[in-house]
Amino acid sequence: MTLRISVIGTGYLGATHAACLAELGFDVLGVDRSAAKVDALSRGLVPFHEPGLDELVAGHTASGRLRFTTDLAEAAAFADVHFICVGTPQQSQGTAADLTAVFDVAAGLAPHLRHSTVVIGKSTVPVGTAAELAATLRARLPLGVEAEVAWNPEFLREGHAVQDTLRPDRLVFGVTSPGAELVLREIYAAAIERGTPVHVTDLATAELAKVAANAFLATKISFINAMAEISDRAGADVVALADVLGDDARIGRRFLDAGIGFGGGCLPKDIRALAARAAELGAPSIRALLEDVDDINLRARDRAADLAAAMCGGDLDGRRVALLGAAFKPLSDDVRDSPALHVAAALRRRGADVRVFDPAAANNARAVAPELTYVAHVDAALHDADLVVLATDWPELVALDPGRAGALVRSRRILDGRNKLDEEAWTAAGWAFRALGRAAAPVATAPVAPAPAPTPAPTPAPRRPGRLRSRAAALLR
Ligand SMILES: NC(=O)C1=CN([C@@H]2O[C@H](COP(=O)(O)OP(=O)(O)OC[C@H]3O[C@@H](n4cnc5c(N)ncnc54)[C@H](O)[C@@H]3O)[C@@H](O)[C@H]2O)C=CC1
Ligand SMILES: O=C(O)[C@H]1O[C@H](OP(=O)(O)OP(=O)(O)OC[C@H]2O[C@@H](n3ccc(=O)[nH]c3=O)[C@H](O)[C@@H]2O)[C@H](O)[C@@H](O)[C@@H]1O
Repeated sequence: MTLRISVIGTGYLGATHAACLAELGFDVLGVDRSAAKVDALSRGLVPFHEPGLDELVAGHTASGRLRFTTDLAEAAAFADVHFICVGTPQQSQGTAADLTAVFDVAAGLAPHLRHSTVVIGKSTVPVGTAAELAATLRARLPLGVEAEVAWNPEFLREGHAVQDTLRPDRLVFGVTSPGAELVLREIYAAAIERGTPVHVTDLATAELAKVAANAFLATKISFINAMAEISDRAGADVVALADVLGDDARIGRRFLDAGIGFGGGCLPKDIRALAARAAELGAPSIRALLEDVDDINLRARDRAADLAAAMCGGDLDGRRVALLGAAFKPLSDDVRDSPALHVAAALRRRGADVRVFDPAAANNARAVAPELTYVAHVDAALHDADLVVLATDWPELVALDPGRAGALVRSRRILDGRNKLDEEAWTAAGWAFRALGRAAAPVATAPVAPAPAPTPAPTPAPRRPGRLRSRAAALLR
C-alpha cells in the first residue's frame, strides 16, 4: 500500500516537498493555515516563482495524488506520516528563531491522531527543538496512540528547489528508533537507490547539521566580502583572488562570489538563530564568529551604497539610478531580507530617484518596499539613468548588451554589485565600470617600504632556451 503523507506548511519548502513526494508516487495532503494559499494550490497554481514547480503541482492536483487543506484534523485522519514544514522566522523582538508555528502544529495535530505515527520535522530549528516537540506531542496524544519525532533537515536552494528535492546531494535522518529510520528510508527510496549518501544521526546532530551548513555557506560569502574590502584598499582584484582560492580543491570556488552579500529567508535568520542558541547553551565561539559574519554581510550593502555615491561625484541627490534586480537571488521572486532592496533603500535615503526592475519579484518587492518605484521593463529602468546598479544576478540582466544599454542611459556608469558582468565589454562600450573588491587601482594608504636592492642573480648554466623562455629573456633585456 502506498504511504500517505501530510506536509504541514506549504510555503517555498513545503509546497515543493509535497509536489515532489507526489511525483515520487505517494498520496500527499498539503496543509496550510493560509486559506488563500490552499485555495491557489488546490487549483494547481503555485503562489510563488520556482522553476519546474508549476508543472508538478498542476499535474498532481489534476491526478488527485496531491491535495491541500487548512484542516489538521483531516491531515491526522488521512496520513501515516506527517512532515512539519512551517516557517521559523526571526523573532520580531530579538535574533532567536520564532518557533510558534512549529509548536502550534504539534499541539493542533496531536489530539486528532487516531493511530501511531512518525512526525518528521523539516523546518530549520534551533538544536533541542525536536526533543521539546516530542514532549509537546506526547502531552496531547489520545490514550494508546504514539507519535515519534524524527528530524530530516532540508538543504534545497530556492530557484533549484525541485531538482534539489528530487536529487538531493545528501540525506540526514535524525531518529530515535530503527522504525523511524525505516519510514524515512521508504520515503527516500528512489534517491537512496541512486546512491545518495544517508547520514543517520541523533536528533540534535540532525538539527545542528542544518544550521551548521547554512552558517558555513554564510561564512564563506562573508570571508570573500572581507577580502573584497581589503582588495579595494590594496588595489587588488577579488574575483581573480577567488579564482586562485577556488582552484584549491580543499576550498572550492562556489560561494566565493563577492558583492552585496547574502540575503533571503534563511541564511541571515539562521546564523542569527544559531548565534542566539549558542549563547543560551554557553558556546561563545560560534556566536562570536557568526556575529562577525553578519556584520561583514551587512557592511557589504553599505559599501555598495558608498561606492554608488562616489561614482556620482559623492552626491546622489536627484540622481536617477537604475537598480537591476530586487529578489535576494536570481530565479526567485523571494525578497525576504534582500540585499538588492536594502541597497535600493539606502540610495533612496541619499536622495537618488531609484527605479527598480526585476523579472519576477516586483510584486513582492512592492509589498515590502512600496516607497520605491518599480518598472515593468529593464529599458524603463535604464532610461535617462545616471547610474546603473546590478543588484541581483538574473541571467538576462548579466547578459545585458552594454552598447544597447548605453544608448538609453544619461551617463554610462555601472556598479556591478554581484561581480558577474564582463568588465572588458562594458568598458569597451564606454562605461565607467566599478565593482566591490575590484578597485580601479586606488590606494595603498600606508606607505610601502622600499624594496631591498636585488641580489644579483646567479649566472644560469648555459642551455638551449625553449620558445617561451627565450621570449621571456627578450622581454627582460
Ligand atoms: N525556503 C527554502 O529554501 C528553505 C527553507 N527551509 C526552512 O523551511 C521552513 C519553511 O520555510 P519557507 O517554506 O521558506 O517559509 P514560508 O514562509 O514560505 O512558508 C511557511 C508556511 O507555513 C505556513 N504556516 C505557518 N504557521 C502555520 C501553522 N500553524 N499551520 C499551518 N501552516 C502554517 C505559512 O502559512 C506558510 O505558507 C523554515 O524553517 C526554513 O528555514 C529549509 C530549507 C530550504
Ligand atoms: O536553508 C535554506 O533555506 C537554504 O539556504 C540557502 O539557499 P538559498 O537561501 O535558496 O540561496 P543561496 O543560493 O544559498 O544564496 C543565498 C544568498 O547568498 C548570496 N550569495 C551566494 C553565493 C555567493 O558566492 N555569493 C553570494 O552573495 C546569494 O545572492 C543569495 O542572496 C542554502 O544554499 C540552502 O542549502 C539551504 O537549504
